[in-house]
Amino acid sequence: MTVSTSPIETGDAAVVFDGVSKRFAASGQSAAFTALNDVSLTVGRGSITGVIGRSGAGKSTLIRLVNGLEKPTAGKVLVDGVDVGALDEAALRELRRSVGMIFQHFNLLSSRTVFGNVALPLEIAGMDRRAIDERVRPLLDLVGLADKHGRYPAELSGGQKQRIGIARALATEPKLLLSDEATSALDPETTQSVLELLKRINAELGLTVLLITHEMEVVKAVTSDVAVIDKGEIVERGHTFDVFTHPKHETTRALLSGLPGSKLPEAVARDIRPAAAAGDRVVVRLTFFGAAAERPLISRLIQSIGAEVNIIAGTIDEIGSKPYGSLVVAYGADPETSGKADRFFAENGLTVEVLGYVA
Ligand SMILES: Nc1ncnc2c1ncn2[C@@H]1O[C@H](COP(=O)(O)OP(=O)(O)OP(=O)(O)O)[C@@H](O)[C@H]1O
Repeated sequence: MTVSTSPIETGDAAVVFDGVSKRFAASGQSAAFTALNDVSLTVGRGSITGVIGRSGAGKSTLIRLVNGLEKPTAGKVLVDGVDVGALDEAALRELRRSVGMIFQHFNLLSSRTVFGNVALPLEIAGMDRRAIDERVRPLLDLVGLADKHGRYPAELSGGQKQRIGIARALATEPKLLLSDEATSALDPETTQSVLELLKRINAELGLTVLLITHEMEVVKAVTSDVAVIDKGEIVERGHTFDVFTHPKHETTRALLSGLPGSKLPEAVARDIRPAAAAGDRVVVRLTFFGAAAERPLISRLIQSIGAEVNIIAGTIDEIGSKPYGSLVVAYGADPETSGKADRFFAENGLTVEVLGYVA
């Protein structure tokens, strides 16, 4: 590879964003715009790392820096220690063979068969027919489309098209796979099956996956690590389980509140208020995991506070394959009852968030 500097040792990191900013210059009617501002982030080797943010937050710009489709205006992006911004065109072409990418709208060639689409990057790389055949067939097996090898994209479902996209991205045996909203055009069921495939590929091939999405469901289902991006800045990052169970930034909380099971029933959401009046009940969300999830919490809470507890909403779920539960309950907001409840929560290691008060 033609590089202007020697690779830098980045240890367990497959990708490092080091103080990266990206400013688009003014052109025509549009003013200059800072899409990314001083982003520092590492993507662990072998991890599935998610970057989540709202539309316009800078996700696509961030991922395009990794395969050199954009160049940073400040800072560096290192892939396996190589400074992508310093590569010339020939070196970039080589880098892109070791970095696969999948897209929201699949980007398949309609004039080529399933086999032809997956074979394309190998043909471009100058591989001979027999070697291409030997590489492509097991990939079609891996993504469950061996029987469709002679079909054209128009004859396939969205989920099948994305499976071809994945097989094509894997054809050059990359170490890193970039996923740009790869499930955003798919229905929820198909999304889950494509995400399962990504998880299997990550586990079986040891491939690092960096995915960008605006859906917390996607982050929850597959990632081990997550970063939250807002207006071009990383506002929170960590292991997915920790970020989901102890969100710190308001953007993270807002994104999490869209998850099914996180919403309050409408009647409660309508009547809830931020301050308590005499005789009110306090509404709290309890989050529990590990040993706490196995205990009969509510009956013990009722015993401890010696008062009624209403269950308002509840969900048991998995984040990155770890079970956790979330329960919204209400009980007397008077100091004595609340004090006993707070002691009970502390003794049992429960995370508590006060949502408000109801009559
Ligand atoms: N080539 C460009 N020139 C000028 N501005 C750009 C360019 N590309 C992106 N931007 C701006 O940078 C901001 C971030 O865009 P980006 O596409 O990275 O966001 P995103 O989080 O991926 O959003 P979406 O999910 O809607 O694609 C947007 O305000 C966009 O208008």
